[in-house]
Amino acid sequence: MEYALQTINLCKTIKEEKIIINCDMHIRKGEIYTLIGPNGAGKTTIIKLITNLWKPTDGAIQIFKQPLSYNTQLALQRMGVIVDKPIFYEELSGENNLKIHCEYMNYDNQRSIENVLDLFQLSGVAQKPVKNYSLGMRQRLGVARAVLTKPELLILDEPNSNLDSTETKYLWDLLQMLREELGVTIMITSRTASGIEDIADCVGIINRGKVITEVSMKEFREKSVSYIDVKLGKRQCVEPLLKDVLNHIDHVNSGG
Ligand SMILES: Nc1ncnc2c1ncn2[C@@H]1O[C@H](COP(=O)(O)OP(=O)(O)OP(=O)(O)O)[C@@H](O)[C@H]1O
Repeated sequence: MEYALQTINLCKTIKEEKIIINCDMHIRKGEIYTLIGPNGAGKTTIIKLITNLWKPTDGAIQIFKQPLSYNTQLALQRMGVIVDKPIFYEELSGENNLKIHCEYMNYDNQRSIENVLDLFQLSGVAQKPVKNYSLGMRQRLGVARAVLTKPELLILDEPNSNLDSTETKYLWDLLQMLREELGVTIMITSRTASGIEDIADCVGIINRGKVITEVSMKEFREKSVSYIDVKLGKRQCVEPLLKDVLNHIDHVNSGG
């Protein structure tokens, strides 16, 4: 199996608190993978580890079969990322923010800037300072910046937050187009299952720093999920906390 991204036994401890615990994640080349988990589950932390903002306490990350540590710069150049909420130079225009990103990534392509502004329906406000943008516009600019350099692996932390249902549908269509036409592999995070059914090929479920299971979207819809709670030492059904996340699952999976 060819993975665009794989984490092996990934762990992160901060001040003796285990934030990420033995996380094994497998994202196939060309798929759209959604990591679903409630508040504080560890989604953003995993993205920070994958994008080298934080170092793992233990375990490994492979990007297109190469350890992230082997040639980190090259691996990062192959990625487009939103970590947490996108941060911009507020006084600068949307277009200038994209230009600065191009310079930082050593990617000289004015045409690409115009394309993404157009694609994300920001051409009309491209010269306005970002401080005047609505939350939805900021979110779209964040995704536009992430796809600007034509990454092979797109990692988007809750990309539909602050978008209404029409904007979300538009974004999902764009992501699907990127996957289908350019073969981009996409990982997105979400706090809930609702809204991702239309886009995900595969779902990873994370809770309390542990990836409980990875299933295809089809399985996610059809099967229930249970997991072994290491602390309790027994099989648990999905927690009440995850109920809304897993609202497609209605009975306990006896296997595994
Ligand atoms: N810098 C930090 N120092 C200590 N603990 C942290 C730090 N950053 C995050 N955490 C803790 O790590 C855990 C996971 O946080 P993380 O932000 O990764 O969760 P999340 O799934 O992205 O949540 P959300 O959906 O709210 O963004 C939380 O318990 C959080 O309090």
